[in-house]
Amino acid sequence: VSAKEKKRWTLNDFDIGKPLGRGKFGHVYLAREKRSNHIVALKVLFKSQLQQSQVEHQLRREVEIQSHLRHPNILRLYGYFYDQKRVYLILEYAAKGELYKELQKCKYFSERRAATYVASLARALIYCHGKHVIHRDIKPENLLIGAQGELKIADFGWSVHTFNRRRTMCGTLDYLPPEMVESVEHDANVDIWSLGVLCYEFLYGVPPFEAKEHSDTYRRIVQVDLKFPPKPIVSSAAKDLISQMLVKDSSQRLPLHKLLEHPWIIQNADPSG
Ligand SMILES: O=C(O)Cn1ncc2ncnc(NCCc3cnc(NC(=O)Nc4cccc(Cl)c4)s3)c21
Repeated sequence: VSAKEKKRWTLNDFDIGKPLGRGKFGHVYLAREKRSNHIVALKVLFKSQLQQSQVEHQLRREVEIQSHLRHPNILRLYGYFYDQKRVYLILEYAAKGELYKELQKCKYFSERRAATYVASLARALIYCHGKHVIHRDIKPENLLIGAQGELKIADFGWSVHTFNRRRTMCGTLDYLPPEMVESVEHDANVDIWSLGVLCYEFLYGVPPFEAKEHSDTYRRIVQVDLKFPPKPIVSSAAKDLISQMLVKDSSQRLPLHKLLEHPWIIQNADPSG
């Protein structure tokens, strides 16, 4: 890491702007670093809440993991600092905001938009897996959109090698692959499953195993109870790709580099991502 990034930041280094969103652990603000006029997003986390939820080690690991990741489809974490009560994450600003809000607005995406997003996520995950990092929490809430409409994976709060971690956070079960729901050893192929769930939700507007009760979602996941509704009309190439990703045996899931050669991706994804 270059010397300049070793700098000790303080809140005085920033002009704070409008709130961008609020998460479970704190708020995110638009901010400008005074010396460089560089626009960033500043996530403010309360130490008390981090201690209560015993996630400090997770946060430290996220900062450690993120400091080594550089990819156009991964939101940069430039650094962090803290004061008496709070921890501040200095993040790349994603000017077009949260993907899940865009998905809610459009209900579902066109095949071209969905394929473009899936291809850029696959490239980001190939990069992460090459660095032995599994994200483990690929879902619309963790995806942001950059100024040029490009997708950015954010919030590596769950990316580690630990297995058998129960989902203590209030996160949704929808994206969990069978091996995580059954909490057995898992590997980077968990991200292929979640990307398949995401591709389905981009095209249909709902995740594939959604059910009223957690127990029903759980059962539908472990049974891979995959159904394609008649509406909206989705190409058989898209269904073929999803069916090759949502496979119970993680070793049989379509590898990410093969995904990038799939006809549906070749025909629909915008190469610029
Ligand atoms: O999304 C919004 O609310 C609004 N928004 N809009 C634009 C925009 N541009 C950049 N960032 C935004 N939001 C922050 C995204 C994050 C990135 N990395 C994170 N990491 C994290 O929260 N880690 C973490 C927290 C608590 C405990 C633990 Cl263990 C880990 S959050 C933006």
